[in-house]
Formats: sequence, C-alpha cells, structure tokens
Amino acid sequence: MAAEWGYSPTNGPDVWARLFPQAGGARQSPVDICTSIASSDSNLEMKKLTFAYESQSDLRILNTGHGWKVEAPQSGSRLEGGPLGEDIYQLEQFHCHWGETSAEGSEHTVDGRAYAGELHLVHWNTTKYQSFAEAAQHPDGLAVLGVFFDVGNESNDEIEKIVSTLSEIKFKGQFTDIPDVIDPTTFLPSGLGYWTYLGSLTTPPCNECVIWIVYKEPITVTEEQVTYH
Ligand SMILES: Cc1cc(C)cc(S(N)(=O)=O)c1
Ligand SMILES: [Zn+2]
Repeated sequence: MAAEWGYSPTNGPDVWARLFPQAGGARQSPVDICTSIASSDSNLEMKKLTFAYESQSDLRILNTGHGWKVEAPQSGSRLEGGPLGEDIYQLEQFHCHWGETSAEGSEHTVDGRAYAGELHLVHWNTTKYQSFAEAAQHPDGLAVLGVFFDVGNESNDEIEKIVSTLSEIKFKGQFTDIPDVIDPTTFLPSGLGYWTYLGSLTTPPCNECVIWIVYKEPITVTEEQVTYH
C-alpha cells in the first residue's frame, strides 16, 4: 500500500521526495517570508490584483485527513492582474491548514513567525489551460491566495458556517454539504497588501505550479474555529 504522507519524521516533508519527486524541486512551498528581503515591485501596483466571486450555497466540504476542503468550482469567478499577467484564474476550491495549538498551524511563516492557521483559495489558469488537472502540470497553472488566521475574541461568521459542519465529517473521506451561502470575498482581509512568489503545492505531490499571493494582513478567528480536532 502506498505510504501515507504526513508530518512525522518517517513520512514528513524531509522524506516526501522519496515518493513525490517534485518535493525535491527548486521552488518548493511553503517558505518563510523574510520581510526585510522582500522587494516591492511597481509593476504589481500598476496591474492591480482584482478578484470577483459568486456566493454559493450547498457547497460540498470534505475531510481530507489533513484538514477540511470546500469544493467551489466557480466558472463566474475571476482572479487577475498583479503577478498573474494577462491570464484569468478561476476559483476551484478552498481549504485550511491549522495546528494542534493556536501558536502554530500556518504553512507560510513571516520572519520565522507562524500564525494559528492559513486559508488557501485555489484558482487555476483558464486562459491557457482546459482543466484544473492540466493547469496543475504547468508553472503558471495555479494561483493560490493565502490568508493567515490570527486568534482573537471575534468569531469569523463565514468561517463559522464552515467549521459548524465539521462535527458531521469527523473522519477522513467523509463529506457533507454546507447549507449556508458562502461568499469567498468575505475571507479576504480589508488590507490588500500581499507578498507573491513562484512556488508549489505545499503538500504532496508538491507540483511546482503555483503563483503564491499571501496577504500581509491576517483575519481574526476564535481559538475554537482554528484548533478543531
Ligand atoms: C496537494 C495540494 C493541492 C492543491 C490544489 C493545493 C494545495 S496548497 N496547500 O498548496 O494550496 C495542495
Ligand atoms: Zn493549502
């Protein structure tokens, strides 16, 4: 049986390349974002990053075994501009990474600091490719928006619509539908400054196909919303 990848010394990132060769590549994610080295690019300001999403209900949420994932293919969504050149990217899914405690859990770190969690909104290049699967085989195939979670006293209503369904999908492979209407726009912070770099899927198969756009400003969630077990 194929070994399950994970985060232990015997199946974690240090050994992923044995089963997933791309994990040994030169543009692997996540990275530590060193703010003193990050350079501003006036071109990015000229071509403003813009996004447009639809609100959807009855989206399917899945327990992936490593967190939750909401399947949200939206032919009417558009992510473009900024580092994406002339191509248009369409929302495919969004998912979350979190840790055992609120002191850890994000995939990217900023100057060595981890956040309590990290939301990824995954998009694919519909200008150049015919499907998500095809796009994931190309260096400009996917664009992922990363949003950090900070733990505070304020619950995030949109995240609550999602985590309130997790008791129905306690085990890997289980799925259910989210009855509430979800608008992905509400996941984004008010401050739209971001860091961007060319990277990869952060977990196996680690395809080097992602243009990363990581927002500087975190959104606030409660401890319960991001340390669900
Ligand atoms: C395995 C994998 C697939 C997809 C679509 C996205 C990711 S991530 N965490 O880089 O956003 C990972
Ligand atoms: Zn992710």
